[in-house]
Amino acid sequence: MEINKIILRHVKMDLLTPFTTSIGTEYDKDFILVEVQSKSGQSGWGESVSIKEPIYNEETVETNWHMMRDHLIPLLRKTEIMHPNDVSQHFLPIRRNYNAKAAIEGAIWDLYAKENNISLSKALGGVKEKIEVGVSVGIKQSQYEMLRQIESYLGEGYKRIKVKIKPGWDIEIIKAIRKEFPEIALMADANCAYNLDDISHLQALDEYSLTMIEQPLDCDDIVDHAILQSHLKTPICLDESIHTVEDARKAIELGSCKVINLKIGRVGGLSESLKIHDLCKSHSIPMWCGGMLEAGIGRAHNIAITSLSNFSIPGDTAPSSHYWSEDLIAPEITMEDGYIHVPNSAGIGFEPNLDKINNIMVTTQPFTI
Ligand SMILES: O=C(O)CCC(=O)C1=CC=C[C@@H](O)[C@@H]1C(=O)O
Ligand SMILES: [Mg+2]
Repeated sequence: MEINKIILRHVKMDLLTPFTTSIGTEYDKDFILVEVQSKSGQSGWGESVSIKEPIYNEETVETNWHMMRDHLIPLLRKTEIMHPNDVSQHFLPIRRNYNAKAAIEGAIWDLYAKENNISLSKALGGVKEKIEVGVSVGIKQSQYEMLRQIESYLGEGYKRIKVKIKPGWDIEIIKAIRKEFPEIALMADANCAYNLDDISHLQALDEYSLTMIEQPLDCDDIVDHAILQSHLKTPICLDESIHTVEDARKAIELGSCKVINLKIGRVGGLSESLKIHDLCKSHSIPMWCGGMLEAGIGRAHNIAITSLSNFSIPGDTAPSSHYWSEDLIAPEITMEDGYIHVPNSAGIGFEPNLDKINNIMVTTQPFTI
C-alpha cells in the first residue's frame, strides 16, 4: 500500500437528542475524522470515538490530535504497510491511545478494501448480508418517559433494547420495563457504577431475565467481575474492561463475563477486533458491537465488523437518523424492520459527504507520508 497523505479533520455535530448514562450526558460530539490517501488516488476513512471529556476512557479529541500528529503519523512515515494488519504492529511501541490508533488503522483498512475492490465486510471475513439492530436508551427523567421511549423504539423495529442503569435508577426501572414489556430482549449497561458491596442489590436483577448486565464494576476490572459473575444468574458483559485480546483471554479464563461488547476504537482497531472475535468464537463467548455515538464513518466500520459470524447479539448500531439531523455520509445508514444491510460495494460502502464535513469542521491539517 502506497499511502502518501493523511488528513485529520476535527469536526463537531449536534446530537438529535442528549444521551445520558451513569457517567454523564452528551449533547453534541466533537471528534476526529481520518482520511488516508494513496498514490492510486483512493481515500480510506476512519473516525475516532474519543469525545471532549475523558469520562469513558482517558482519551479526548485533544489527546487524539496530539498522538496522531506527533507520534502515530510520524511512525507511519518510517514503516511500510503491505497489509492493514501491519498498522497495529507498527503502533505497538506506543502505549494505549487505542481510539487514536483505531481511527488511523480503520482508514487504512477502508483504503485497502477499496484498492482490492472488496467491501470492508468481506476484507474482514464477514458472512452476513444484513445485521440485526439494537438501540441504547439513555437515562430518562421518569419511568413514564423511559417506557414511552422503549415503546417507540420497538415500533421502529429494534431487535434489542439496552437501558442505562445506575444506583437509584436500576431495580425499579427494570421492574417497570419488564411489567410492560415481558418478552423483549432487554439488557442493562451500568457503565462501572457499582462495586462488590452491591452484589445482593444486583442479584435482585436476576428475576427480570435480562440478556446481560454490561460493565457493572470498575472500568479496568476483570478479577472482581469474576467474583460478581459467580453470584449472578444474569450474564455479565464487559465493555470498558476489554482493551486487548489479552484482556479478553483473561476475562474468559477467569469467568469474568459471558458476553463481550466489542468496540473497534476501544481495542485499537479492526485487526485487534478480529483477534478478539476469533478468541471469543473459540470459547463460545457471544459478542455484539457497542456504540460510541458514532457518525456515519465510524458506524459503517461497526456494520462491517458486526457482519462477522460471532456477532450473534444485536449491537448499538442504530441508523443515522437515530443520532443526527443529517449524517456526514451519503447515502445515510438506514434500517428496515430492525435490520441494516451490509454494503457490498468497495470499502466501508458509504461516501463521505464533503459539503457536510466542511460545514461542521473545526480545524483540519494534512500530513504527507
Ligand atoms: O452509540 C450508541 O448508540 C450507544 C452509546 C453508548 O451506550 C455509550 C457511548 C459512550 C460511552 C458509554 O456511555 C456508552 C456505552 O458504554 O456503550
Ligand atoms: Mg457500555
